[in-house]
Amino acid sequence: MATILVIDDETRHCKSLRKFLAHAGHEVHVAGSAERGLELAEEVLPEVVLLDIRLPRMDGLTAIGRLREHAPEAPIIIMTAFGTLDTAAAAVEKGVFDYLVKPFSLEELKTVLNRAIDTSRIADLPPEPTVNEDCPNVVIGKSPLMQRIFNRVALVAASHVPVLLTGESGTGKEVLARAIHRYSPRRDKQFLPVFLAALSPSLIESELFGHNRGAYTGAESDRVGLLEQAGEGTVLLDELGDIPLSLQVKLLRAIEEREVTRVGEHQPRRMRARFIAATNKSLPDLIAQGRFREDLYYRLSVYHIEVPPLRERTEDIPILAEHFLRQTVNGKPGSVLLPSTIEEMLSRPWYGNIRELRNAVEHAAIASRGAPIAVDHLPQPVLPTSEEETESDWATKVNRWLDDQIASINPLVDRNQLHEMLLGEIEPILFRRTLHHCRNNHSAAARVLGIDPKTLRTRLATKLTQRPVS
Ligand SMILES: Nc1ncnc2c1ncn2[C@@H]1O[C@H](COP(=O)(O)OP(=O)(O)OP(=O)(O)O)[C@@H](O)[C@H]1O
Repeated sequence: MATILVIDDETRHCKSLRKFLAHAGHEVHVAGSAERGLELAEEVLPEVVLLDIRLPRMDGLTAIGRLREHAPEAPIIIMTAFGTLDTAAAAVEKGVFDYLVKPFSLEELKTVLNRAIDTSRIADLPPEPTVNEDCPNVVIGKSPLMQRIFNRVALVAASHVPVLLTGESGTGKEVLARAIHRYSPRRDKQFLPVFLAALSPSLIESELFGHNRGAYTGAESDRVGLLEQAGEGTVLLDELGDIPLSLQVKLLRAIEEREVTRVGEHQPRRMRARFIAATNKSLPDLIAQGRFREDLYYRLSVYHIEVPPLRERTEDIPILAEHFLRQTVNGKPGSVLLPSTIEEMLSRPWYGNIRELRNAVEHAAIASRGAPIAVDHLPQPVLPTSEEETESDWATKVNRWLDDQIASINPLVDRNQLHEMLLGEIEPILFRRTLHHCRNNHSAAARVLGIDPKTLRTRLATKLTQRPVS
C-alpha cells in the first residue's frame, strides 16, 4: 500500500483511477491541475505520482521540476494521450519513472505502479536536449503504435543496452536509431551508421574490426576498424541480416565482452561504443536457414523494437505528408494537400512505407508547380516486393537461363551474343515498369533510368525479346 497522487484534468479518468487504486489498497489523492497537485504533494508527501502531461495552465512537464521540490524521492509516472518523441524523451530525462500512453489498461498501470513502488527513481540524467521541430531529424507519429515506440525509445535511450530495430524497408529504423543516440548520454559523441550490405564480403572483417599492417596481402598499413572508430558513440549496424556467418561470433564477442581484435592481432582492444542493429529481414527465418546465429540474435533482441509498416498506422499519414511537404517546398503558399489527395494517401498500401510517402510528396510538389496537390500529381504506388524475390533468386533465375542457353545455342553463332541476349530479356521488363511509374513519359523514364531518351526510344523500337527470364 502506498500514498499515490494522481494529477489529471479528465474527471472520468481520475474517477476510475481513484476507484482502481483505492480498491488495490492505496491511499489516493486526486488533483485536477498541476497547481493543485503541487499543493497536495506538499501536504501528503506522495510515494508515487501519476501525472498527466497535458494540463490546463502549468503543463505536466513543467510540473515535474516543482514536484521534485516537494517529493524528491517519489517516482513520477507520466500519462498522456498523445505526445511527441521529444515529450517522451524529455520526461524520461527529467527522471520520470515510466511513461504510460493513454488509453492504457489497468493491468499495465498495475505493473508499472508496482515497479515504481519497489524502486527508487532514476537520477542524474543528462540535460534535456533541444530539438527544433523543423529539423530533419524530427520523428513524427501520433498513432498509438508510434506512441508506444516513442515510449520505448525514450526509456532505452538513457541506458547503454544494445537495441534491435526490425521492420520493413522505409519504416524509419534508421531515424529511430538516430533518435536513440540523440536522446542518449552519448549524444555529443558520434553516430556511426555501418551499411553492412554495402561492405565487400572479403573486407568486411577488416572494415569492422580493423587490421594490422601485413595482416593480409594488400594491408599496407594499420587500420582502425569502424567499431573502434566509433569511440564512445553509437554504432548502427544496418542490414544486420547481411553480416557473414563467419563474423557473427566476433561481433557477439564485441557486444558481450566489449572487445575487438584487429585482423592479424591477438591482443583484444577495448571498445566503448553502443550497438544498435537494424534489419528488414526476419532473423528467426535466417536462423532457421542456418544463416544467422541464435546466440547473437538473443543477445541483440534483449531490447527489440518492431517498427510497424505505415499501412498499420494510417493516422500518421496526413501529418507525415504535411511534414514532408513543408520540408520540400520551403513554405510555398499554394502547396497544400487537397482533401481528396489525403483520402487517396490513406487508401494506399505504401509498400515502400515512409520512404515511399516522402518520395511521393516530393514528386507531387514538383508536379503541381506550387498549385494545390491533387491525386493526379501523385506517382504510381510502389508494388509489393515478394519475400522470395531475393538476390539469390535472381541469381538462380539467371543461372537457369544461362544453363538453358548454353545447352541450346549454336556455339559458333550465338555464344558471343550472351550478354546482348540477357539484356534483351531484362531491358523490356525494366523499361516497361519504369515507363509505367513515369506515366509513359519517355523523357522522365529515361531520366529515372539514367540513359539518354534517344537510347530508350531506340532500345524500345529494337526487336528485343519480350520473354521474361524464367
Ligand atoms: N517517424 C518518422 N518521421 C519523419 N520521417 C520519417 C519517419 N520515419 C521515417 N522517416 C523518413 O522516411 C525515410 C526512410 O526512413 P529510414 O531510412 O529510417 O527507414 P529504414 O527503416 O531504416 O529503411 P531501410 O530498411 O530501407 O534502411 C527517411 O527519409 C526518413 O527521414
